[in-house]
Amino acid sequence: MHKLVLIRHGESTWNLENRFTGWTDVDLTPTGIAQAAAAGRLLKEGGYEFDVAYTSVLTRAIRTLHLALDEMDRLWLPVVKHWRLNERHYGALQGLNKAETAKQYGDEQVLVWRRSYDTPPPPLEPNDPRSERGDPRYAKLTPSDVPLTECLKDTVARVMPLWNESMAPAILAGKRLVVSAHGNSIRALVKYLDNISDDDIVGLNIPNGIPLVYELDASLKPIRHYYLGDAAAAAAAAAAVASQGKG
Ligand SMILES: O=C(O)[C@@H](CO)OP(=O)(O)O
Repeated sequence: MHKLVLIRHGESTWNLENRFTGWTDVDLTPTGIAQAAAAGRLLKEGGYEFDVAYTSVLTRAIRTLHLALDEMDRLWLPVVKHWRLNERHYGALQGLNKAETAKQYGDEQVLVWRRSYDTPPPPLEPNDPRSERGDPRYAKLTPSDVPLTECLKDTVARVMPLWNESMAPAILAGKRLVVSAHGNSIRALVKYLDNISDDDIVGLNIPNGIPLVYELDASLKPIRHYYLGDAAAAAAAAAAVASQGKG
């Protein structure tokens, strides 16, 4: 049996301000820092050991990983940082307040933009100052790999090559992985692992900073999954994420 641990980053400044974030590179709040350290403590108390860590190229996920590994005295672990684990790109919504957007366009429309499988938010213009196409961390990508918007289906499509070519082979080779990523890149992985339907994925929300453990069989099919720590608190935190898009 293999164990895979997924952690959504701790609360970010734009989570606190309830803004659509996507590929915008915001940092953790003091609460987010505490959540990340608490995640590390839960993993340490649970006796979890890892051989390699994966994260995105966004500061909030990288810092969450470092804070958690620091609690575990495992800052020395090898880390793979990859853009394919970045948050889903939120297009022209990046920077807007979620509740204000829901007041303007309606809760239903915002739910579609936030959670539908295949309807992307309106795209950024390529020359929009918010576009990440000029960001040096993406300089080696072809410009079309730097999205102007994404639906979850697009995020699944860009996460899966990393899973298939790097993460899954590492797990099959016996490596224990911890992944520090984002609400929607984790939803993409979970959708694939649990084979969740396009309709049911709308209801899945990932709380900040709580380790989500997947037990996988020899062919990487999930046996079961659970949040570490207080299950009721994890469920309440996921429900709070769901209601962030209400006007
Ligand atoms: O803004 C975002 O990028 C994500 C994660 O914070 O939000 P949502 O839960 O609305 O997909």
